[in-house]
Amino acid sequence: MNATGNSPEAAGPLLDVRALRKVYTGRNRSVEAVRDLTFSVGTGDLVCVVGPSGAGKTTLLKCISGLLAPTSGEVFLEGAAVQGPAPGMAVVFQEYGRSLFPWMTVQQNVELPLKQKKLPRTRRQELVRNSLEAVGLGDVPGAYPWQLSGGMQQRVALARAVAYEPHILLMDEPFAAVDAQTRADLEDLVRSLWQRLGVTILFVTHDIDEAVYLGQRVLVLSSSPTVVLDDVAIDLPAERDQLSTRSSTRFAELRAQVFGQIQRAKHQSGEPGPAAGSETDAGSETDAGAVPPAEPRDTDTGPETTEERQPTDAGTR
Ligand SMILES: Nc1ncnc2c1ncn2[C@@H]1O[C@H](COP(=O)(O)OP(=O)(O)OP(=O)(O)O)[C@@H](O)[C@H]1O
Repeated sequence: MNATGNSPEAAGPLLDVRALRKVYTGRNRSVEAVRDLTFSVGTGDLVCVVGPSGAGKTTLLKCISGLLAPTSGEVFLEGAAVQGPAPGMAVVFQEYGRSLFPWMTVQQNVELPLKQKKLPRTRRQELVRNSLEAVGLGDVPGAYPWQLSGGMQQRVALARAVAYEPHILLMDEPFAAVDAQTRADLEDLVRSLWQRLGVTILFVTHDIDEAVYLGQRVLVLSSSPTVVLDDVAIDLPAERDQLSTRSSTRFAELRAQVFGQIQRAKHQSGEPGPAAGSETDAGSETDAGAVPPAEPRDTDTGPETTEERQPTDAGTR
């Protein structure tokens, strides 16, 4: 059985996004957030997605994770169409403060999705222990989230995702709300978890340096309505560190390449002419590539819709 639980495992990419389009429709207007996205992610890959603010990165992740239905196009996980929150996916969001339950201890927070997965108690305890140790929090299982720093809380969110043993880990600007030093530590943690556990990761960020430092590939998105402008192979050595990797000539070249694409992206969207009533420029300012890392992002300025599917699976909460 595969990650979506409804068809035999197929050969091919782990994740396949085909001609994905998303138009938000409100009472008086519509916003074409994503025009046409096609790409795939192989098993064990670490792929970063970077694009200007408002490019539709969060929309893309919500469609991939099954929380939002695309207007057209499809997402396949292990060959099976995603039609709702899939058990093979876990998502780590930026807002760790809202994703952890304050009345539960660290251990209980990490264990909750495993209970919903109906794993036996001993297995749950083993997974919680191992994942907390993997993120360097083996000594605080009894603490409450509000007793921890922001960086530690995001580690708990990461531990919870890892303990769930997802086939793919989706990360939506997970470190945008922490300070620069903590962010650097968490980036290194992601790479070491990826190398040790072999989990497939799709990491969304608006920070070019972060994307180049972390990824094996960087997908560059245009402004909304969004298409893929470039798919850059990151040929940096597998062993990376914040000081020498970021000061290497190759890092600077790759960063410049992606930065150039992002600059183009500010002035270029999928096709001439937005959807009727869309606000294509509402979020077209980008801080992608800013050094030092970008400020915490604001939430979107688009009209509210209630299109999101209710998660049925704790792995995508
Ligand atoms: N629920 C919604 N209803 C209507 N429009 C929306 C909704 N959510 C997002 N949008 C619009 O869709 C476009 C893409 O938004 P999205 O949040 O996906 O971009 P983003 O790349 O993640 O932005 P940022 O980097 O600033 O977080 C924006 O124009 C936004 O205003």
